[in-house]
Amino acid sequence: MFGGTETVASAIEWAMAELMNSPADLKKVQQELSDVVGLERVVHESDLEKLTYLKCAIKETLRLHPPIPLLLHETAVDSVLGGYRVPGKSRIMINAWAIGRDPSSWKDPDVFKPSRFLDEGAPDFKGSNFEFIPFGSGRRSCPGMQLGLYGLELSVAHLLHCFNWELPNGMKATELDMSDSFGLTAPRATRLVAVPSYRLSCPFPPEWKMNGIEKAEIESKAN
Ligand code: HEM
Repeated sequence: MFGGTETVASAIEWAMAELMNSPADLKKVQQELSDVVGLERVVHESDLEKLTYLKCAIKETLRLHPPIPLLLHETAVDSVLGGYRVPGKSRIMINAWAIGRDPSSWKDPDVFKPSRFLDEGAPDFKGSNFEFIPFGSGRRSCPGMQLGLYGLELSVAHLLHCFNWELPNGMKATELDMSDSFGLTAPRATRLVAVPSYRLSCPFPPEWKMNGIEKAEIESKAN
């Protein structure tokens, strides 16, 4: 469960933080949500395939912040890698974080730029583009990729479709701390705190009551 929940939670928080740190991209994602879904209903699963820019923003988040930054593997047979002999049964670590920011593969590697994934031939994370491996590659790659992506895309879509977000106490986007903390997973070093305001013209779905908070309570907090 750790692999399936912590990875998605970390990626949701990073996606929100990167978008709040890049207001022009945030605006594009929200405009796309307004155009594709409208403001009279919530996002449905079937909308996701039409949310191209949202998907680009998610990919860009996973490039900069792969939730599992180091992939731990073992070589099956003796191999030669970059001129070095690596004996079979060696433990190896693949640095997916550094690979996603390698300047020989990525232009402006440290810049959050979702539009790079609109380019024809842009790498995808299915495992055959070795410059972009947030889900690993090969036989031991992530079996939960589709479920993880679904949870990630739908959560971020709902958060940005239902609400506008502001940083607290007049904080500017440029003041956001964007450092990662490294471990088995790579969540943000400091928690993202943001203030929502309701954005839809339909009422908040009553079935979405969270932790006993009633619809009216959510709406009054949003106003
Ligand atoms: C955004 C979400 C996720 C990301 C980025 C992610 C990423 C990864 C990565 C990088 C690996 C290691 C691959 C390798 O060593 O080459 C992995 C393995 C794994 N993931 Fe995920 N994962 C995500 C969500 C999930 C979910 C939702 C589940 C299950 C419900 C899941 C189940 C697993 C399992 C069981 C493995 C071990 C596979 C093996 O060792 O053969 N993951 N994941």
